[in-house]
Amino acid sequence: MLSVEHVTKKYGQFTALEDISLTFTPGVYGLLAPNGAGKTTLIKMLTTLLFPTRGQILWEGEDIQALGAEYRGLLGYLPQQFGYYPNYTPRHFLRYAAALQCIPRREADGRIDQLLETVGLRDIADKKMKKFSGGMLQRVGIAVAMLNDPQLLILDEPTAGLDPRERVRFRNLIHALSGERIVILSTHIVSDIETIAGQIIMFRDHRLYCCDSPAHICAQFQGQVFQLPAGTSLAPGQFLLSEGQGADGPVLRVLCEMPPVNGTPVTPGLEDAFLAIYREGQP
Ligand SMILES: Nc1ncnc2c1ncn2[C@@H]1O[C@H](COP(=O)(O)OP(=O)(O)OP(=O)(O)O)[C@@H](O)[C@H]1O
Repeated sequence: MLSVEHVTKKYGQFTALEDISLTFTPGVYGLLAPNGAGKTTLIKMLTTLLFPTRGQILWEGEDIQALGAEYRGLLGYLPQQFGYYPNYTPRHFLRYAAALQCIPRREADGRIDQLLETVGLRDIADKKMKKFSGGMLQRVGIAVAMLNDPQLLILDEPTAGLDPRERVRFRNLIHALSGERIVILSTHIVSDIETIAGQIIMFRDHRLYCCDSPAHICAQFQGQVFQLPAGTSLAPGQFLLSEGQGADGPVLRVLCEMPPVNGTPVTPGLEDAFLAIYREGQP
């Protein structure tokens, strides 16, 4: 179990995160918040790249800084910018990463074969990475993060720059890898975690806003989301969530407490909830 206890992180006078407490048990957690909300800051603290200004982070009750290499040995981490050598092949690069982690060659080779299969790179395992797409590289990165069969897998904005097909493939992969481990992934793209994260963590105003299931987060807006014909003028108290295409033409999705005239109630999705939670003017 990983526990974040009353953690505050300041950069000089600026408070990036304030009094965050969270408990992680095996399962997939999505850190979902707009740019600059503090996702990377939390991830860097969870991976011991940054220290909390106040509070502590515990693995099985022990401070992760005190555990040091022992903690990092059970951690797999894919940073936002994954560094690789374009002239290496995935297999070569994984061997190199395994050597850095002091994994014996024979053990590493078996694990690498298995991982290349899991991430769908077996057929191109011996091709140089310089011509790989963003999705292929991301899969190499995930394989590197999985080399030590981590109990805790942390992925920082892993779907940035992927096309829709690669995103779906990525979601399936995370689902397959989750098993008995804790997986934490950050994103500001709702659809990337809507279907795979059991718990969604949101920050607002530098504090923890919620850590809850997608269904519960959406349920708080039940009865408050309506579809209106495009072009409808919004009344005070009605907040435009999004514009889109309905079955009979363009429509508006609107958040409001009182059902609007001409409004059709719709089931709120996570994107509606995200837009409602982060609407301008919210404290
Ligand atoms: N080294 C730093 N010095 C000063 N301020 C920083 C530093 N790193 C981050 N910040 C600020 O802290 C806040 C949180 O940044 P962070 O990178 O954690 O957000 P994020 O949610 O990961 O954003 P993004 O989605 O854009 O990566 C931002 O306002 C950012 O400008």
